[in-house]
Amino acid sequence: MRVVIIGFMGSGKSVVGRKLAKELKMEYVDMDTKIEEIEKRSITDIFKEDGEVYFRNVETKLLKDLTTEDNIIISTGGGIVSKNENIDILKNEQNVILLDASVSTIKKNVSNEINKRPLLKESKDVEETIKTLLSERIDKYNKASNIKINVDSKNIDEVVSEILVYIR
Ligand SMILES: Nc1ncnc2c1ncn2[C@@H]1O[C@H](COP(=O)(O)OP(=O)(O)OP(=O)(O)O)[C@@H](O)[C@H]1O
Ligand SMILES: O=C(O)C1=C[C@@H](O)[C@@H](O)[C@H](O)C1
Ligand SMILES: [Mg+2]
Repeated sequence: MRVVIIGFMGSGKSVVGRKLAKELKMEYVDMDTKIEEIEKRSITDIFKEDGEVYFRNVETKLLKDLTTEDNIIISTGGGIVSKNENIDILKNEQNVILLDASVSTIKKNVSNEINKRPLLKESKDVEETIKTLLSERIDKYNKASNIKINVDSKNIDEVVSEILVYIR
Protein backbone atom coordinates (compact mmCIF):
# COMPACT_ATOMS: atom_id res chain seq x y z
CA MET A 1 0.00 0.00 0.00
CA ARG A 2 1.02 3.58 -0.67
CA VAL A 3 -0.69 6.69 0.71
CA VAL A 4 -0.09 10.21 -0.56
CA ILE A 5 -1.24 13.22 1.47
CA ILE A 6 -1.89 16.51 -0.29
CA GLY A 7 -3.31 19.89 0.72
CA PHE A 8 -2.48 23.55 1.23
CA MET A 9 0.40 24.78 3.40
CA GLY A 10 -0.48 24.31 7.05
CA SER A 11 -3.29 21.81 6.47
CA GLY A 12 -1.30 19.27 8.51
CA LYS A 13 0.22 17.00 5.84
CA SER A 14 3.53 16.61 7.70
CA VAL A 15 2.24 16.08 11.24
CA VAL A 16 -0.62 13.84 10.12
CA GLY A 17 1.56 11.82 7.71
CA ARG A 18 4.19 11.16 10.36
CA LYS A 19 1.62 9.99 12.88
CA LEU A 20 -0.22 7.83 10.34
CA ALA A 21 3.02 6.12 9.32
CA LYS A 22 3.82 5.39 12.97
CA GLU A 23 0.35 3.97 13.51
CA LEU A 24 0.59 1.73 10.42
CA LYS A 25 4.30 0.93 10.93
CA MET A 26 5.01 2.11 7.43
CA GLU A 27 7.91 4.08 6.00
CA TYR A 28 7.36 7.85 6.05
CA VAL A 29 8.73 10.43 3.65
CA ASP A 30 8.02 14.15 3.89
CA MET A 31 8.81 15.50 0.43
CA ASP A 32 9.86 18.95 1.65
CA THR A 33 12.29 17.40 4.15
CA LYS A 34 13.59 14.96 1.54
CA ILE A 35 14.18 17.78 -0.95
CA GLU A 36 16.13 19.70 1.69
CA GLU A 37 18.26 16.57 2.26
CA ILE A 38 18.85 16.00 -1.47
CA GLU A 39 19.71 19.65 -2.08
CA LYS A 40 21.58 20.08 1.24
CA ARG A 41 19.87 23.45 1.79
CA SER A 42 16.56 24.79 3.06
CA ILE A 43 13.52 25.27 0.83
CA THR A 44 13.79 28.99 1.49
CA ASP A 45 17.36 28.95 0.14
CA ILE A 46 16.36 26.84 -2.89
CA PHE A 47 13.65 29.38 -3.77
CA LYS A 48 16.04 32.30 -3.15
CA GLU A 49 19.03 30.88 -5.02
CA ASP A 50 17.43 28.93 -7.90
CA GLY A 51 13.78 29.99 -7.98
CA GLU A 52 10.47 28.21 -7.80
CA VAL A 53 10.72 26.50 -11.23
CA TYR A 54 13.92 24.74 -10.14
CA PHE A 55 12.25 23.63 -6.88
CA ARG A 56 9.22 22.32 -8.82
CA ASN A 57 11.44 20.22 -11.07
CA VAL A 58 13.21 18.61 -8.10
CA GLU A 59 9.77 18.02 -6.54
CA THR A 60 8.42 16.25 -9.67
CA LYS A 61 11.47 14.02 -9.95
CA LEU A 62 11.08 13.00 -6.30
CA LEU A 63 7.34 12.37 -6.71
CA LYS A 64 8.08 10.05 -9.64
CA ASP A 65 10.67 8.15 -7.59
CA LEU A 66 8.50 7.83 -4.48
CA THR A 67 5.42 6.61 -6.35
CA THR A 68 7.34 3.49 -7.35
CA GLU A 69 7.81 2.52 -3.69
CA ASP A 70 5.56 0.30 -1.63
CA ASN A 71 4.57 0.40 2.04
CA ILE A 72 5.10 4.12 2.29
CA ILE A 73 3.25 7.23 3.46
CA ILE A 74 4.20 10.33 1.49
CA SER A 75 3.46 13.87 2.67
CA THR A 76 3.77 16.23 -0.28
CA GLY A 77 4.54 19.94 -0.27
CA GLY A 78 1.55 22.27 -0.53
CA GLY A 79 2.28 23.19 -4.14
CA ILE A 80 2.43 19.66 -5.54
CA VAL A 81 -0.62 20.38 -7.74
CA SER A 82 1.06 23.39 -9.38
CA LYS A 83 2.20 21.16 -12.26
CA ASN A 84 -0.28 19.20 -14.37
CA GLU A 85 2.35 16.49 -14.70
CA ASN A 86 2.11 15.92 -10.93
CA ILE A 87 -1.70 15.86 -11.02
CA ASP A 88 -1.51 13.12 -13.67
CA ILE A 89 0.84 11.08 -11.48
CA LEU A 90 -1.47 11.51 -8.46
CA LYS A 91 -4.56 10.54 -10.44
CA ASN A 92 -2.94 7.16 -11.06
CA GLU A 93 -2.51 6.57 -7.32
CA GLN A 94 -5.00 4.56 -5.22
CA ASN A 95 -4.90 6.57 -1.98
CA VAL A 96 -4.48 10.31 -2.39
CA ILE A 97 -5.82 12.06 0.67
CA LEU A 98 -6.69 15.74 0.54
CA LEU A 99 -6.54 17.57 3.86
CA ASP A 100 -9.10 20.26 3.26
CA ALA A 101 -8.66 23.34 5.49
CA SER A 102 -10.34 26.74 5.61
CA VAL A 103 -8.39 29.98 5.25
CA SER A 104 -8.64 30.64 9.00
CA THR A 105 -7.30 27.17 9.90
CA ILE A 106 -4.44 27.60 7.44
CA LYS A 107 -3.64 31.06 8.79
CA LYS A 108 -3.57 29.76 12.36
CA ASN A 109 -1.39 26.74 11.45
CA VAL A 110 1.22 28.63 9.41
CA SER A 111 1.56 31.54 11.81
CA ASN A 112 4.32 29.96 13.93
CA GLU A 113 6.53 28.94 11.03
CA ILE A 114 5.84 31.53 8.38
CA ASN A 115 9.57 31.85 7.59
CA LYS A 116 9.70 28.25 6.40
CA ARG A 117 7.12 29.02 3.70
CA PRO A 118 8.72 31.25 1.07
CA LEU A 119 5.45 31.87 -0.78
CA LEU A 120 3.92 33.42 2.34
CA LYS A 121 6.80 35.01 4.20
CA GLU A 122 7.29 37.94 1.81
CA SER A 123 3.58 38.68 1.73
CA LYS A 124 2.27 41.94 3.21
CA ASP A 125 -1.17 40.40 3.66
CA VAL A 126 -0.83 36.71 4.47
CA GLU A 127 -4.58 36.08 4.59
CA GLU A 128 -5.08 37.58 1.14
CA THR A 129 -2.18 35.54 -0.29
CA ILE A 130 -3.60 32.35 1.22
CA LYS A 131 -7.03 33.15 -0.27
CA THR A 132 -5.59 33.83 -3.73
CA LEU A 133 -3.33 30.76 -3.82
CA LEU A 134 -6.07 28.52 -2.40
CA SER A 135 -8.61 29.67 -4.99
CA GLU A 136 -6.06 28.98 -7.75
CA ARG A 137 -5.39 25.50 -6.39
CA ILE A 138 -8.64 24.16 -4.95
CA ASP A 139 -9.90 22.54 -8.17
CA LYS A 140 -6.51 20.97 -8.70
CA TYR A 141 -6.42 19.49 -5.19
CA ASN A 142 -9.88 18.02 -5.79
CA LYS A 143 -8.88 16.63 -9.16
CA ALA A 144 -5.70 15.00 -7.84
CA SER A 145 -7.25 13.35 -4.76
CA ASN A 146 -9.77 10.57 -4.22
CA ILE A 147 -10.33 10.96 -0.46
CA LYS A 148 -11.13 14.36 1.06
CA ILE A 149 -10.99 15.07 4.77
CA ASN A 150 -12.00 18.38 6.28
CA VAL A 151 -9.57 19.19 9.08
CA ASP A 152 -11.18 22.33 10.54
CA SER A 153 -11.73 21.96 14.31
CA LYS A 154 -10.24 18.46 14.36
CA ASN A 155 -7.14 17.59 16.30
CA ILE A 156 -4.31 15.62 14.71
CA ASP A 157 -5.45 12.28 16.19
CA GLU A 158 -8.97 12.82 14.84
CA VAL A 159 -7.64 13.46 11.36
CA VAL A 160 -5.43 10.35 11.53
CA SER A 161 -8.37 8.22 12.74
CA GLU A 162 -10.54 9.45 9.90
CA ILE A 163 -7.88 8.54 7.34
CA LEU A 164 -7.60 5.06 8.87
CA VAL A 165 -11.32 4.50 8.29
CA TYR A 166 -10.85 5.12 4.57
CA ILE A 167 -7.67 3.17 3.93
CA ARG A 168 -8.14 0.12 6.20
N1 LIG B 1 -5.45 19.21 13.07
C1 LIG B 1 -4.53 20.00 13.66
N2 LIG B 1 -4.74 20.45 14.92
C2 LIG B 1 -3.84 21.26 15.53
N3 LIG B 1 -2.68 21.67 14.97
C3 LIG B 1 -2.42 21.26 13.72
C4 LIG B 1 -3.32 20.40 13.00
N4 LIG B 1 -2.79 20.14 11.79
C5 LIG B 1 -1.61 20.82 11.74
N5 LIG B 1 -1.38 21.48 12.90
C6 LIG B 1 -0.22 22.32 13.22
O1 LIG B 1 -0.07 23.26 12.16
C7 LIG B 1 1.28 23.44 11.81
C8 LIG B 1 1.49 23.11 10.34
O2 LIG B 1 1.31 21.71 10.13
P1 LIG B 1 2.17 20.92 9.04
O3 LIG B 1 3.60 21.38 9.07
O4 LIG B 1 1.92 19.47 9.22
O5 LIG B 1 1.50 21.46 7.68
P2 LIG B 1 1.82 21.06 6.19
O6 LIG B 1 0.52 20.77 5.56
O7 LIG B 1 2.85 19.98 6.18
O8 LIG B 1 2.41 22.42 5.58
P3 LIG B 1 3.47 22.62 4.35
O9 LIG B 1 2.72 22.41 3.07
O10 LIG B 1 3.90 24.03 4.46
O11 LIG B 1 4.57 21.64 4.54
C9 LIG B 1 2.09 22.55 12.76
O12 LIG B 1 2.53 23.35 13.84
C10 LIG B 1 1.08 21.52 13.22
O13 LIG B 1 1.39 21.03 14.50
O1 LIG C 1 2.40 25.65 -1.26
C1 LIG C 1 3.54 25.69 -1.77
O2 LIG C 1 3.72 26.09 -2.94
C2 LIG C 1 4.69 25.21 -0.99
C3 LIG C 1 4.48 24.51 0.17
C4 LIG C 1 5.55 23.94 1.00
O3 LIG C 1 5.16 22.67 1.48
C5 LIG C 1 6.87 23.85 0.24
O4 LIG C 1 6.85 22.76 -0.66
C6 LIG C 1 7.16 25.12 -0.48
O5 LIG C 1 7.29 26.13 0.48
C7 LIG C 1 6.05 25.48 -1.49
MG1 LIG D 1 4.77 19.86 5.38
